[in-house]
Parts: sequence; C-alpha cells; structure tokens
Amino acid sequence: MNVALKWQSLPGRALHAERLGHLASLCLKLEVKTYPKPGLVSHVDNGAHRDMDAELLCRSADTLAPFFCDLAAAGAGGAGMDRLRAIGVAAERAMLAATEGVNTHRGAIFGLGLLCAAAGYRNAVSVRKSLGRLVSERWDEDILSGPVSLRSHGAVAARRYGAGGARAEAADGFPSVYDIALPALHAARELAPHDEEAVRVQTCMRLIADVTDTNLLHRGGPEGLRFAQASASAFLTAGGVGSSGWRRRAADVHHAFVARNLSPGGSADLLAMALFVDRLDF
Ligand SMILES: CC(C)(COP(=O)(O)OP(=O)(O)OC[C@H]1O[C@@H](n2cnc3c(N)ncnc32)[C@H](O[C@H]2O[C@H](COP(=O)(O)OP(=O)(O)OP(=O)(O)O)[C@@H](O)[C@H]2O)[C@@H]1O)[C@@H](O)C(=O)NCCC(=O)NCCS
Ligand SMILES: Nc1ncnc2[nH]cnc12
Repeated sequence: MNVALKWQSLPGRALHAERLGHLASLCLKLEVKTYPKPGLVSHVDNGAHRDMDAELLCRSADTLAPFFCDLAAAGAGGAGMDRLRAIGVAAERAMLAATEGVNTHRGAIFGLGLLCAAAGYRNAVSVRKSLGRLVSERWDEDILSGPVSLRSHGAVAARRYGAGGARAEAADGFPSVYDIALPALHAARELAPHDEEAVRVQTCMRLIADVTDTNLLHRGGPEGLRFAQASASAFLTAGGVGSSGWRRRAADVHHAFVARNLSPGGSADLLAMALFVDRLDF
C-alpha cells in the first residue's frame, strides 16, 4: 500500500466516505427540486417523461447513497477502475430494482461515483488537487478503454453523431462541470444571492446551452440538440435569472422542450455533479 494512503485512520475514513455518499445523494435530490428545468422531471411536473416522477428520482437517489459511500471508501483505499466499475455496476442494478427498470441515474452513478472515489482518495492522501483532475490523472485511460455498451441510447448517439458523452467527460476531468457549470453557478449567486433554486436553474440552462447531451441527441437528433441549445442560450442572453419575469420565461422554455419530447438528462446529471464539487473543492 502507498505510504500516503495510511495518513488517515480507518474509522475516520469510513466516516468521511459515509458523509460523501450522503452528500452525493443530496445533490441528486437538489437537482430534482429545481424548477423550471427544461424537459426534465422536478417536484412540480414530470417534464417530457412518462415513466419518471420526482418521487421515483428521490427513491433512486436514496438507493444510491450506500454505493456512493462504497465508491468513496474504495477511492480512499487506492482502488483501481476494475473495483470502481464493479461497485458502479452493482449500483446500476440496485437502481433498476428500486425503480422497476427505469433508468433514472445511470449517467449520474458514473460521474458522481468517480467524483466520490476521487474525494475519498484526496482525503486519504491529503493532496490539494481538484476532484476532476484526480479522476483524470488516476483513471482516464481505464475509463476510455472500458467495456462499451452497444445498445445504450448514449452509445448509439455517440456512434451516429460522434458525441463523447459521459465517458469523455469523466476522462477529461469533467470540463463541463469545471469550465461551464461552476462559473455559471458562482456568477448566478451574484445575480440571485438569496435564491439557490434560481442559481440551479441558471446553471442548468448554461449546461444545456453548451454541452453535447447524448439524451438530447437520442430523443431529437442534431436538430433537437440545436433547438435545445439555442433556447437555453436565448434565456441566458435575455438576462437569465437576473431579469424580471425569468420564472415565466424559463417555464416557457420548459414547455417548448416538453412539446418536442426533449429531455437533457446529461445536463441534469452534470448539475448534480457541479453541486457536489461546489461543496467540496476549494
Ligand atoms: C459509461 C457509462 C456511463 C455508459 O454510458 P452510455 O454508453 O449510455 O453513454 P453516454 O451517452 O455517455 O451516457 C450515459 C448517461 O450519461 C448522461 N449523459 C448524457 N450526455 C452526457 C454528457 N455529455 N456528459 C455527461 N453525462 C452525460 C445521461 O444520463 C442521464 O440520462 C439517463 C436517462 O437516459 P435514457 O434512458 O437514455 O433516457 P430517456 O430519454 O428517458 O429514454 P427513453 O424514455 O427515450 O427510453 C439518466 O440515467 C441520467 O443519468 C446518459 O444516459 C456507464 O453506464 C458505464 O460504463 N457503467 C459501468 C459502471 C462504471 O464503469 N462505473 C464507474 C464507476 S462509478
Ligand atoms: N430531473 C431529471 N429528469 C429526467 N431525467 C433525469 N436524469 C437525472 N435527473 C433527471
């Protein structure tokens, strides 16, 4: 074992891993409790989804907490990608059992799971690096060379349109979280200092405007992706949550997505990851 990994006592590490697992689950629930979020499920309505509601997403988030905790503990113990993948696959199985087969959080298990593992590792070795950088430094090659599911919606969209999706995002150290979501989140706190839900709406819009979300490609093709990006961009250009009447304008964007059956599930996951990193990075 690496000497640095002995730095923190085991009970201390276990407690830290448990906290990280709960924080990851909380961030998934905060994402759900954000309205209006174009096309997505929230506590207000089910967006463009027939098989999901807020209760199901929160049940899924609760189910995942112990797996995020295991991933943080595995990271603290210096685990390689094989071990992380095994926990991730078990988490996917538990999610599908809890939701009766609905894919609520597959992308989030992957992204938040790797961030939990990095947070466990960082705490164990006491190194001052961002979580995204640690994911990229420790696991990027294994992430990119891991088994590819040929039938997933994301894999089909990746083959057809050349999108990198969740895997490229993680291997590159989550540029959509660090370069897109976090700057938007911090700027939004200036625009709406006492309204964290508004801050999350603004961050979500920024992500939709800038990310190649494979869920949008799956449901709407390149035209759907372009429409979604342009609509979110127009909301932001008009002042976003800093302008009067923003709730109505955001709701209009939401309803336009629902009418076109568009749902940016990847951006929803990235919002939860940004909330997680915002609490933990310096
Ligand atoms: C590597 C895996 C993530 C495999 O993923 P896949 O081959 O499916 O690839 P991706 O397209 O990359 O997407 C996976 C999910 O990631 C989210 N996502 C989409 N775009 C991005 C992006 N640009 N950056 C980051 N993340 C992105 C998205 O997840 C959300 O959407 C899910 C709902 O999807 P779906 O069922 O298709 O949706 P619907 O529209 O509702 O379908 P219909 O109603 O039309 O039927 C939801 O789960 C959100 O989370 C993408 O879906 C990975 O799964 C893998 O290899 N796992 C193994 C375990 C592992 O290695 N773990 C590592 C340690 S934890
Ligand atoms: N709020 C949400 N709506 C739809 N799909 C999602 N995947 C993750 N969060 C989601």
